[in-house]
Amino acid sequence: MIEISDINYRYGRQKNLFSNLNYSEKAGNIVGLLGKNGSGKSTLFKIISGLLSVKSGSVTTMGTEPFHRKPSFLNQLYFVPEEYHLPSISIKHYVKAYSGLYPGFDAELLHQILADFELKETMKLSRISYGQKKKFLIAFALATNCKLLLFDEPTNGLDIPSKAIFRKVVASSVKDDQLIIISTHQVRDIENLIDKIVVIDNGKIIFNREIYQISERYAFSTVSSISDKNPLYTEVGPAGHRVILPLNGSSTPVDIELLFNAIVKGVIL
Ligand SMILES: Nc1ncnc2c1ncn2[C@@H]1O[C@H](COP(=O)(O)OP(=O)(O)OP(=O)(O)O)[C@@H](O)[C@H]1O
Repeated sequence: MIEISDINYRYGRQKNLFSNLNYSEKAGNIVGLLGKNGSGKSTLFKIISGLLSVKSGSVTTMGTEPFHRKPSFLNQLYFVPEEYHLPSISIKHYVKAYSGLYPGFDAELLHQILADFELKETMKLSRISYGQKKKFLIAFALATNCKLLLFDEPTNGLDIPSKAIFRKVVASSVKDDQLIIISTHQVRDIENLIDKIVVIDNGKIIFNREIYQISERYAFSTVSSISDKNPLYTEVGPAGHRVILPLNGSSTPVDIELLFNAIVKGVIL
C-alpha cells in the first residue's frame, strides 16, 4: 500500500527533516504513528498523500506516485489533517456535495457514526465546536471506505466519551483491504485499537512492529522495587517503577507510552 525508499525532504533552506527515510506498510492494519513534536509526522502524511513532493528517493502510495494526484488515487485516499477549514454549510449539504467523490461511500455507515457521535445532519459546520467538527470529519472519512485513511491527531479536542466512541467506530468500520494510520501524542486514545506501532525520530522510521510481536518479546509492568528484576527500561511513576522486561511467562498489555520512551532513548530497537 505504501512504499517509501530513501527519501530526503527539507522545507526551504532548513536542514533535512528526513534523511534516507524508508517506510513500507501493507493494507489490513491500523497503525499508530508516534514521534516527538516536530519529528515530521504531518509532513510524512503530506508526502504519502501527494501534497508534498520529495527531491530524492521514491514514494509509491496505492501503486502510484502520489504527487501526480490522479483522480483514481484521490478517490481512495482520505486525509484528516490536524487543522482544516470547513465550509459554512450543513452536514447534510456537505455530504451531498462531497460524498460523490468517493465510489465506496457508505451513507448508512455515516448515519450510524454521526449518531454515535451525537451529531445531527442539520448542524451547520461553521457553528459547531472544534471537537464536533473533528468528529464529523472522522465519521465522513470512515464512511468514504477509502483504501487509505490518514488521521493526524484525530482525538485532539474530543471529550472523554467521544475518545472511546472513536476507538469503537474505527475498530468496527475498518475493512481488511484498508490501511488506517493514526498520528497521535494521545497514546491512551489508541490503546487496544492499533495493531502496529511506527516511530519516527531524527529523520527516520526507527521502529515498525506489530503489537503481537512486541507482546511476544516484552512484558510491561509496575513494580515496587527493581533490584531483582533486571529491567530493559524503567521509569519512576506515582505507583512505583514502570518497567519493560524480557517476556518470561504470560504476555501483558503493551504500555505504549513506556515503549515509545524506550524506543526514542534507543533502549528498544
Ligand atoms: N510549511 C512549513 N514550512 C517550513 N517548515 C515547516 C513547515 N511545516 C512543518 N515545518 C517544520 O518541519 C518540522 C516537522 O513538522 P511536522 O508538522 O511534520 O511535525 P509533527 O511530527 O507533525 O509535529 P507535531 O507532533 O508537533 O504536530 C518542524 O520542525 C516544523 O517546524
